[in-house]
Amino acid sequence: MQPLLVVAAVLRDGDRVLACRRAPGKDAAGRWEFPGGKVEAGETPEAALEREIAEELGVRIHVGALLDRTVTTRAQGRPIDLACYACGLDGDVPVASTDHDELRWVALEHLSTLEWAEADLAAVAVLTREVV
Ligand SMILES: Nc1nc2c([nH]c(=O)n2[C@H]2C[C@H](O)[C@@H](COP(=O)(O)OP(=O)(O)OP(=O)(O)O)O2)c(=O)[nH]1
Repeated sequence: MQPLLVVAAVLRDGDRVLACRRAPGKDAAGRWEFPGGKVEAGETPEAALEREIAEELGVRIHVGALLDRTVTTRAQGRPIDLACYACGLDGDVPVASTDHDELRWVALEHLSTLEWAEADLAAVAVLTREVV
């Protein structure tokens, strides 16, 4: 099965990163993830990520380096090809999301205590490695 192409933003504030909890009713509700979404046909990953963050969090970002890209197979549904990018805020700090019921700035050393969506675990491991 062709993987679902998903891009996500790792937004940093010093040693903290923005984690978002998927809202009730969503796929993987209650799990934490980096904000983002599916890449549409004809879009670059960077353009998709800027668009998703504007739609979801209502803020503008710039997309930097690719931190991790991992394909995760799931018991149900298509595998997820998740690419996580280091991103910077271009203005306002996000305070609410259309897809999440909580936004939390989490210190790198505490990242692994959250219940992450399975596809995000590889990126979390990359980030956590910075502090061990
Ligand atoms: N955005 C995002 N989605 C993730 C992550 N990890 C992960 O497994 N996913 C899954 C959840 C969804 O099945 C899929 C992305 O869907 P989405 O709901 O965020 O994307 P979207 O806004 O384009 O889609 P939609 O709600 O309009 O259907 O990838 C992650 O870190 N960020």
